[in-house]
Amino acid sequence: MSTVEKYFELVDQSQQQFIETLREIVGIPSVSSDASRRSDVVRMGEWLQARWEAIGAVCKRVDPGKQMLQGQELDLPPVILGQYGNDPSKKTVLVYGHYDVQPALLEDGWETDPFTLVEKEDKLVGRGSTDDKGPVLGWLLCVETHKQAGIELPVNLKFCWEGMEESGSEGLDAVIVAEADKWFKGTDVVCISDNYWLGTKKPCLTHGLRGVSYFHLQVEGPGADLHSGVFGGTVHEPMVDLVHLLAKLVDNKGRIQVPGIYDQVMPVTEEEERTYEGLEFSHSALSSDLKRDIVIHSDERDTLKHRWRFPTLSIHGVEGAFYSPGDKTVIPARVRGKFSLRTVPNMEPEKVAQLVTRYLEDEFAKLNSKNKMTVIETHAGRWWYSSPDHPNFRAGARATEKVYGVKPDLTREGGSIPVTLTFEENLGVNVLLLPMGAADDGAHSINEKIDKRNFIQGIKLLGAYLHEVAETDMTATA
Ligand SMILES: C[C@H](N)C(=O)N[C@@H](Cc1c[nH]cn1)C(=O)O
Ligand SMILES: [Zn+2]
Ligand SMILES: [Zn+2]
Repeated sequence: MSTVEKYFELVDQSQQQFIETLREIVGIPSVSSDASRRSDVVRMGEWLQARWEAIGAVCKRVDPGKQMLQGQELDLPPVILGQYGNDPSKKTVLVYGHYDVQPALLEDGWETDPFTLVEKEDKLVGRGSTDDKGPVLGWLLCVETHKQAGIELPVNLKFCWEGMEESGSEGLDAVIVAEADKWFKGTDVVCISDNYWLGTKKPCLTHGLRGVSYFHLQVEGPGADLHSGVFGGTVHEPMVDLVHLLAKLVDNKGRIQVPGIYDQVMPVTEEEERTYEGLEFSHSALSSDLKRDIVIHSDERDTLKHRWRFPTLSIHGVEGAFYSPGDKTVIPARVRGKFSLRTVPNMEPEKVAQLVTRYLEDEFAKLNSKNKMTVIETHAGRWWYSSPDHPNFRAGARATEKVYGVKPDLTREGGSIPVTLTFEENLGVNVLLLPMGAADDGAHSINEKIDKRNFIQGIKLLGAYLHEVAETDMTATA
């Protein structure tokens, strides 16, 4: 039996124990966007540091500074840097993941408490199970299993766990820039497991991400909320102005209405056109995941292009507006609409912010409203695109074949992991995205889950990848 096969066997034998550990960390509600949960985010980072130190990793906790959140000044959660193994004859792989999660409330529609992992048939349901606690834990369990079984890890592993990814990775870029020639020195390749398969059956390797530019559009009117029976029709209502402006941003076919936005988008080449062939992706599977056929495009390629390589604009919510059950006849005094654009090659965040702000100011001026409007860009992360023709991707492909018995699809991702480009630029090495979860996992949604199969096979995949990297000449071109 080969070393990797022995590792696979041990992973299979440890399944229930691995699930229990995932249960423990899903139970830590590390929601980075909620000030009241900040101590839980920190606790989650400390949990990771303690567990890695227990197996001999050398860790360094970096506290990247402060932030203002919900009117409070808070310490940013720690970035946990670490190193396991320091053998100059081995390659060094840097892995990154995030230990914070999106908010989740039972009343959002969860069938069970979001922070209690529930085993439902073949699924592990709980906030963070797929994004990104499952994969982050996967790296730890991979190394723990090697250690327990006396299998030598074939590479040196460096890691970087952050607690602010779901809130724009505030503070992390500066840490990476500062540590590029220190803690991260000697890194040969980077691997990130924080995205999803295109479908539910076939694994993939990912070589592109969209960027994200997030905005708050604030409209302020009276000093306090008003009675609509007394003031309706006699004052400029902030919510009316806001709804009008939000409706001007995007049409119901998904076309962004901000002038100039599409001018920066790289045209589709013939070569790129061919990359959409033969992927595990169908509208019928997508509609079944969505529980309703609400897909805009009739061609599957168009859907993928609008997910991967065209910009999109989504409206997320309105702060300050009445949203509780019942019928409150109020005119809210100050409202904040929240929307974001997903950006693609060759869009520049500064230009996007400029175009969006100017357009909203022009549209607001047309309303002749006496309210005050402000556009605030709250965070911006850049897109990333890399050629998959690199030995790091070949190592990922061979590992996938070993675990799943199929060649992975090559995909891009509609979501954003802005730090990917920061690693690539500052460390000057190739970055591979190696997802663990499947398309129907419901990341950011209610009832987020990871299939037991993806979790367990995913832990094997991460280990198999490290073994493949060890045997791959990272300088060899195709
Ligand atoms: C793809 C990754 N797992 C993810 O969910 N990223 C977030 C990043 C983000 C940016 N602003 C807020 N969160 C995403 O794509 O929404
Ligand atoms: Zn994530
Ligand atoms: Zn996420």
